[in-house]
Amino acid sequence: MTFEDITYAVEDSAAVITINRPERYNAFRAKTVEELIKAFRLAWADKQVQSVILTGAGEKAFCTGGDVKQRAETGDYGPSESGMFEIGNLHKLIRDIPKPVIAAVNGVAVGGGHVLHVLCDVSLASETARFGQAGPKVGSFDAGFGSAYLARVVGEKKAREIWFWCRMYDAQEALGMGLVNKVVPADQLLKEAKEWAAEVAEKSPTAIRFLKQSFNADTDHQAGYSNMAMTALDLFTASPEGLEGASAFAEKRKPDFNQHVNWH
Ligand SMILES: CC(C)(COP(=O)(O)OP(=O)(O)OC[C@H]1O[C@@H](n2cnc3c(N)ncnc32)[C@H](O)[C@@H]1OP(=O)(O)O)[C@@H](O)C(=O)NCCC(=O)NCCSC(=O)CCC(=O)c1ccccc1C(=O)O
Repeated sequence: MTFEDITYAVEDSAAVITINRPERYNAFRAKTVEELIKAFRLAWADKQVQSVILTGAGEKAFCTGGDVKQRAETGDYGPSESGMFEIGNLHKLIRDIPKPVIAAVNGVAVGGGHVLHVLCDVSLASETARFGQAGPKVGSFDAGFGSAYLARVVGEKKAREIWFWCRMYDAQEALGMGLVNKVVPADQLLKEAKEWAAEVAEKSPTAIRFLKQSFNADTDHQAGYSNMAMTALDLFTASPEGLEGASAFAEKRKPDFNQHVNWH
């Protein structure tokens, strides 16, 4: 299978999936998400693969979420084979694949890109990684797993701080709040991720499959919120308030949301 926005490689027991749009700080468009779904399904089906490593190309970014420039240009996330923008299905797939998913966070993880690492089973971070949500700054939000599951990971107070204030946190702060499992020097990150992959490959795949499904069962109801959240996001991103956020980012200016709010 050939990909344009990602790369896929199987190395020993691990599938390494790399988001490969460094010129856009690895932001995803509809095609990127479609390719990620195909790659995760390949990894699921491959008996050699015992775990998946998700990372970003280059040293700057892991993933910066939805491609805000694309959204400013066309009002959507661009074309895909299916004609759909399937970010909700990608979230479910990262949870449902019965193999550990290891995020190797090599740079900025923000917005929908932050959500991706939060949904991975474990997150390893380079010392240069930065973390945050940016939706309320750029006319977007993830009111599904992006908010509810984040609160399970870092607690309600911190999750609300992260989403409402849209601050960025460094790798040590992320470690302190339980957002990542380990911080390593940037040039050691992939090696570290492969060591975690090799170590988990020695364990019983069936035990891990049951355990992952068991951990998930407690929060699977959040998939319902996720469905609603994606419908809401479709409406919001096409609204004057949502478009103001994307335009302001593309034009490198401060957004002025208040002129567009018409509810009390
Ligand atoms: C990532 C930054 C903090 C990096 O800042 P800095 O180091 O100062 O570099 P910059 O000069 O700003 O950026 C370098 C270069 O990359 C381009 N770029 C960065 N991010 C994006 C992006 N997301 N889309 C397109 N292009 C991007 C940037 O324009 C620069 O290009 P130049 O040509 O050199 O000018 C900072 O860049 C930043 O804050 N980026 C925006 C991040 C962002 O807002 N992401 C989307 C947030 S949406 C959200 O928070 C929740 C929504 C969500 O989770 C979701 C759920 C379901 C579907 C979709 C989404 C979704 O993410 O929208």
